[in-house]
Amino acid sequence: MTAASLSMQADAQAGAATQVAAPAAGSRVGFDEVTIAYGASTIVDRLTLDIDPGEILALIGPSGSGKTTALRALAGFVRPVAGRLTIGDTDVTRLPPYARGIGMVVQNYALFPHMKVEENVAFGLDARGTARDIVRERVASSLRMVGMLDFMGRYPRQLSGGQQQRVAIARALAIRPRVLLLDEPLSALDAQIRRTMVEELAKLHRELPGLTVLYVTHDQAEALTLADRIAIMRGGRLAAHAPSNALYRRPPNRFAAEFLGRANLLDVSVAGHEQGTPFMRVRFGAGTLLAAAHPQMEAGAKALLCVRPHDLVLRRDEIHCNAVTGTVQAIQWQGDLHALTVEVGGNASPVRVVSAPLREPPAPGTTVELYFAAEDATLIADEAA
Ligand SMILES: Nc1ncnc2c1ncn2[C@@H]1O[C@H](COP(=O)(O)OP(=O)(O)OP(=O)(O)O)[C@@H](O)[C@H]1O
Repeated sequence: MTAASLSMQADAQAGAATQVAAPAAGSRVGFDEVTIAYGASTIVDRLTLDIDPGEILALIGPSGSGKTTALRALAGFVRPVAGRLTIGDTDVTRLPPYARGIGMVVQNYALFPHMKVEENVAFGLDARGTARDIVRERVASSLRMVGMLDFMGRYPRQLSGGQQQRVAIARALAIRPRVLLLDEPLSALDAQIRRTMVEELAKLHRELPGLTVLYVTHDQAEALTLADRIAIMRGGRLAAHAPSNALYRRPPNRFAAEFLGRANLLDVSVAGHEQGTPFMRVRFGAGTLLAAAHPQMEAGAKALLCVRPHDLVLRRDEIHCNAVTGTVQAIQWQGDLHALTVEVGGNASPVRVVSAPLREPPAPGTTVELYFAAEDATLIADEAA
């Protein structure tokens, strides 16, 4: 982090405590047709997105898709060229960072190296001239919340990465923000500490249920574990957004299906509704399959049938129902699972299967049937068609 952005963040922390123009009650966040440009390049293009009070919304998307830029606009470090940002009932688009009631944690800790842990956490409150006993109480309660109370007297250099990030979270919380912005807060940590921190963040949010959180991450597991809803950005636009489970189970488009989790996509055409069921019959190769019905699809439509690798069940006998036949290309044992790639006639790419460890794994070249339940298959409009 540069000195300039460190000091801007410090301003936000300090000023949020100063509450120059405190946002009205409520922690709903609104992006309303927000457009952000650097010079001639549009980086965020008419982003419209609400985050409910107390909700954790994860913003994911490929590198350069505009996630951090959107978050920085909400923090007040980037001014949109068009559109409106709101927190509660307040239009914050033109408010300075320190007046927005926001706490922020970024990837690389950004603690003040010359200050002890307690001074770092007290920073925003001190800048406001908060009474000493209140500062002491807030510093202690924030550090307790992240399990760092015993480290008050240390300097950041005397802490591990995970500990520093816990202190950064405590510092963001000490000012009692309405909204917490987390920009890849765990990405500098190793995998095991990350997993622990994800659990700790989930627990923290249970203790602070009114806090609205915007969480920018590259890590899908983090997003799926923590977020109530996930928004996917692509090229500065919103490609999809929905409750996490729904977005994973029923991706609305190919990009969402392939970006969030792994997806097998089969080229199919819709035969029609299966009477008296919530399913549709589709044609694939010479046979037919069943998938969850898509409300906007009609008979004859070209579509992609999306089924997740772990929803495919490997069979060696012919089962004649909702299965595709293929030839095992490769199989890998990964300890707690077997991963297979299976060549399925008529499909452009091989199908991936993830299975609990198999007692008798099929050798490459074996013919297998891949069964799936109709409710685990989602139809997606084929944009190329
Ligand atoms: N200060 C700046 N001046 C000019 N262009 C910028 C500036 N900051 C970001 N960009 C450009 O804006 C685009 C979006 O950047 P942003 O950091 O928002 O993406 P991101 O989705 O957060 O990516 P990543 O996942 O890699 O962090 C990128 O092409 C980036 O180069």
